[in-house]
Amino acid sequence: MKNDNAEHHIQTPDSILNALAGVLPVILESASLEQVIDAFTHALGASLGWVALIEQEAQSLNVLVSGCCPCQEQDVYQMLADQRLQACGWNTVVWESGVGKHFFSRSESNLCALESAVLGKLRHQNGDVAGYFFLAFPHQSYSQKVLRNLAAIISGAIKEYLIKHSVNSLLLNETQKIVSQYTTLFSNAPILINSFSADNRCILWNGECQRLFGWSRDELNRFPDPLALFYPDLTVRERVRASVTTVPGDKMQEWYPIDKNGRVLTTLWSNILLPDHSILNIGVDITARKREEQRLARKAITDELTQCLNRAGILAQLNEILLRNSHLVIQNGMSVVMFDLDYFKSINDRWGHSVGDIALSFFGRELQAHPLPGMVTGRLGGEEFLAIFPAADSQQAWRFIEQFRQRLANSQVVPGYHDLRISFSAGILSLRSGEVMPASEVLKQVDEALYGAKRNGRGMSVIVGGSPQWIAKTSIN
Ligand SMILES: Nc1nc2c(ncn2[C@@H]2O[C@H](COP(=O)(O)OP(=O)(O)OP(=O)(O)O)[C@@H](O)[C@H]2O)c(=O)[nH]1
Repeated sequence: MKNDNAEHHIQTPDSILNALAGVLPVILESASLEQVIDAFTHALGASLGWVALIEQEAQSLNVLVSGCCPCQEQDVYQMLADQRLQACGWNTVVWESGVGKHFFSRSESNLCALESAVLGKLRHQNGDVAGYFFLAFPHQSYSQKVLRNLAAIISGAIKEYLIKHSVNSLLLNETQKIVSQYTTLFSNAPILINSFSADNRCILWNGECQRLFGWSRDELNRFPDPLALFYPDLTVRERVRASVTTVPGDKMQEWYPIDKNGRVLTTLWSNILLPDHSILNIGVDITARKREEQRLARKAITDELTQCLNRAGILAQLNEILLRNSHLVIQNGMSVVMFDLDYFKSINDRWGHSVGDIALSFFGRELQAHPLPGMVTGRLGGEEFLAIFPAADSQQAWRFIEQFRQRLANSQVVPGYHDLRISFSAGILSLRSGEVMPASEVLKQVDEALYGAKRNGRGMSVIVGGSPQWIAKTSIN
C-alpha cells in the first residue's frame, strides 16, 4: 500500500509523540504486517518504509515496502548487505542527512533525495534476529536522539504485533487442523452420524448416512418429517424418536429403517449429548452381517442333502411347539409323524450311494411339496424323517401321508432309473385338544408306532394317540 500523503511532515518531537500515540493502538489490531508498516510510514510522514522478516524455514527475507517513494526488494537486500551495517553489532543505525545518496543511485532521484532515516533490528524473545525495519524521511529535521527513540518504539510495537500475530496464527492453524480432521472423520467414517432438531430438521447427515440410505440432507429437509421416510409405521417412528434421549443407554438399539429404494436395513443406534446440548445419533449398518448370521443360523439347522431341517432343527421345533406354544397344542391338538424309508439299504446296494442320495433328496423335497398349514419337516438322520402338523388330528395327518405315498408311487424318483421306487413306513402320534406331553415322550411313542408299521409289513402307517390305536395299510404297488 502506498503512502499518498507525502506532504504530511512531522517536524517536532511533540508532533512525533502525538503521531505515535495515535498510531500505536491500531498496530496490534492490524490485520497484516503490511498495514503496520503503512501505519507507521503514514503517521510519521516517512517517504519510504520497509520491514524485512527472516523466514526461518525458507532461509530468506520476507520484504514489505511502503511509502510514497517505495524502493525495490533488491534495494532492501543491498542495504542490508552493506559492509558497514554488517560489520558492527548494531541494533539501530540512524542517518540525520544524506541517507538517500548513501544507498541509492542518482537515477533514482526520489530515493536519492531522502535525508534522515532509521534502520532497526527486530529481535525474537530469545534475542535472535527476527528481521529489520527502515523508515526514511525527505527532510533532515529529526535528530539522532529522536530517531533512536523512534526506532525503539517502532521495534517494540512491531515485536508485540508479531508475538500476538504468531500466537493467533498458531491457534488458527491448530483450529483449522482440528476442524479438518473432524470434517474428514465426519465425512468418511464408516459409521452413521446424524442429528435432527426438535422441529424435525436434519442438521447433520454424514457421508455414510447418504451412502447407506441414498438420501442427501437437502432432500430430507424437503419433507415435513424426514424420519417418516425411514420408518413409515407411525408407532415404530414414535418409538425411534423416543429412543433419542439425552441419557443414552449402555446398549445400542436395533432398528430396521428403509432406504431410498425401499430396502429394509438392520442398524444399531446410540446417541451422545454434545457440549452444546444437541444430540448426535451414532449408528452402524449391520444388514450384511445380520443376513450372514441368519444364513449361517439357517445352515446350522438345515439338512444339506434334503434341504429339510436337520435333526437339531426339527427337534428344536418340536420343543418350541410343545413348550412355548403349548397353549395352542392344548387348544387345537397336533400330530407328529415319523417316516422311515423301506429297504433303503437295497437301493444303495443296487444303484450305489450317490443314487441313494438323489432318492433321499427327492423324498425330502416331495415331503415338503404340498404342506399342511404350519407343517414343519426335518431329517432325523439316515433315511428317517419327522413331520409336525400343528392343529392336525390323526385323520388329517393320515390323509396327508397317504396322498404323499401316492405321489411317490407315481413319481420317477431318480431320472433314468425307471425301476427305482421308494416306499416308506410311518408312525403317527396325535395329541387331542387338552392333551400335553414332553417331546421325549412324543418321540418315544411315534417311534414305537413306526416300529409297528415296519413290523407289520412296511409301506404303511400306524397311528397311536388320539383315537384308539389302529393300523392303516396302504398298498403302493
Ligand atoms: N445314500 C445314502 N444312504 C444312506 C444315508 N444315510 C443312511 N443311508 C443308508 O440307509 C440304509 C439304512 O439301512 P437299514 O437301517 O438297514 O434300513 P433299510 O434298509 O431301509 O431297511 P428297513 O428300514 O428295515 O426297511 C443304510 O444302507 C445306510 O447306509 C445317506 O445319507 N445317503
